[in-house]
Amino acid sequence: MAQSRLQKLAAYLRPHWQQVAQGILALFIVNALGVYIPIEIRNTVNDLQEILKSHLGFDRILQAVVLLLVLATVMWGIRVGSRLLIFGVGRQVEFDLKQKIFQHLLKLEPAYFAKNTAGDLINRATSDVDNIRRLLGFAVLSLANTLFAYGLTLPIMLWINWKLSIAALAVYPFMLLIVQLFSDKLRTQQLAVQEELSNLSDLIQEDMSGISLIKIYAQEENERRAFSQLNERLLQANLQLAKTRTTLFPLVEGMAYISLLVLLWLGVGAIAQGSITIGGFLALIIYVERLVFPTALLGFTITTYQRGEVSIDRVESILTAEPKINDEADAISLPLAQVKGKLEARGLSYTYPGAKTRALNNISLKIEPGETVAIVGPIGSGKSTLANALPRLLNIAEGSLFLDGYDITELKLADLRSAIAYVPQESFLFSTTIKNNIRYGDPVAEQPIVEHSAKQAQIHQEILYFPQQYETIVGERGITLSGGQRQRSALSRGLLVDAPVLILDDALSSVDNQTATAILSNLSTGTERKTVVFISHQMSAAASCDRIFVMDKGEIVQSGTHAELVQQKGLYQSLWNQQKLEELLR
Ligand SMILES: Nc1ncnc2c1ncn2[C@@H]1O[C@H](COP(=O)(O)OP(=O)(O)OP(=O)(O)O)[C@@H](O)[C@H]1O
Repeated sequence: MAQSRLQKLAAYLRPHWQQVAQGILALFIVNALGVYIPIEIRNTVNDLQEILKSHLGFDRILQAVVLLLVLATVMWGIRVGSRLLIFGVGRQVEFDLKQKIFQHLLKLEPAYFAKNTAGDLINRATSDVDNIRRLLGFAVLSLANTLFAYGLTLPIMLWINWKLSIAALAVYPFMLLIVQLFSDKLRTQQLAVQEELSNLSDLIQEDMSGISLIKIYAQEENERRAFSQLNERLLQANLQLAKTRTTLFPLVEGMAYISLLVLLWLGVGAIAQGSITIGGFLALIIYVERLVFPTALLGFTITTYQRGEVSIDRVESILTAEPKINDEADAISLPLAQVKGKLEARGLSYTYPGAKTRALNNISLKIEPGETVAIVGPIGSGKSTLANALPRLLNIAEGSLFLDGYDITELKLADLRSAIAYVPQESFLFSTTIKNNIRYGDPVAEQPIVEHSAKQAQIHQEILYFPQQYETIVGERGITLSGGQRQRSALSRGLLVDAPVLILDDALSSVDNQTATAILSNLSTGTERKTVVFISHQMSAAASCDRIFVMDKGEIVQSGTHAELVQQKGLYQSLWNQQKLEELLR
């Protein structure tokens, strides 16, 4: 797993390898200069001793000071450049990952979004991607830095005085060991923080969507309490993490000072014995100091890696989620112009993942092109499930549903879905103009086409009363439409794409019976008739359809025209009588 995470990181970096290589080269130059500067200081200090003894001129010192200034400035400039390059790669990877996640989410079926909450997905696409960005920028920078710092500095230190160097650096492996000891704890604590953050995002998202419900049921206090509990858990998780980190970092720092003390203590004796010059000793102090940062950085990289590891897994779990509904390699193409609109189910069954009973049980039916059929039945009888199965929003078995004689699991998904306009129970509107909402399926549709479908859905007149008519923004950032207006806007959207098959899943429930019947009869007149599947509890509108299928407990229990069904003893008759009675009592 660890290796595969590293492979993942390498894969994220691959497209930007040139920038990574330039950054690493710059770091190499910085480190080479960092090794050369103390040598120059050593020589200068040793020269200074000679100069002081012989009272010679200070020109040599002046030259060295100017040289050191120039070198330090160049080193600073290149260091800034290397950071910009390497941190820039982190930003690029962040951009790539966000693109990939969004593209992949679009490929996944609705069932995936029922399993994974929006808050959690948003969190993965933002804070987890952010962790990976930090990990990459930081890890590349610090690994290269540590490698070059040790690779170039250590040989010189050993050359100056190997005994002193080893004694001074003896503490450094313990520094890494301590970081290692803390790393597991840091990892679980980081995971806990991320989970608490997801829970909190979920609650905010849900409460903001259901704000009216909270107010109607006067549940503000309960929601406030639930939020404060989750927030408290997040705080505790963050505090635990901070505690571990704040214990670790001073420990690392303290060990660096121990190393310096060891060097000072042993160094004085070495100078007295003459085994090292003052210049050499000074250079060693600078080198030991120089190695504190890369060593500590390596320690921090380990912890950043722990944090990033969790995030890599969380992001990868989205990217590796296999879309369950997609095109087969040899998917059949069915151009829109050729679609007649004949629908057929042959022994169609469907069980929701985790459910004990079938939502659809051995359904067989045939709907001819241009027919308007109604599907009625009690609550939970499987009507919406059937509606969702037709455009393959559910993962149904092959050989059970057919469009124009083609098994829909063998058709190209894009072709199947452009042949079927589906208006779902929940009429979702985007926060944009009413015009853009209506032409969502064909964003370049001209105004007359938009108006035509609005007229068919009987919403045109009302839109003319909106503040900016068709340009009025609706939804979260605009005006609020009534339930009936939302439904008819969603219906215009379904009608605009002019698909040969139209499925209305309780899509006119907020529209009165008369208007619903008028809309339906408008759809079933004209030369190019659509196949309409009208799922509804509105019995009088359903009665106007060519044929009616009656569903109960996932099965089709009756079918025929209204005139036939209303005569038969059975579910249809009782549903019809029940509604008539309700109308009388109203
Ligand atoms: N996502 C789901 N996961 C599990 N079970 C589900 C899911 N959606 C629906 N069901 C179950 O499948 C059965 C059929 O539901 P469906 O929504 O198709 O009924 P319906 O006839 O459209 O009901 P209504 O008239 O209330 O819209 C019900 O028992 C329902 O609880």
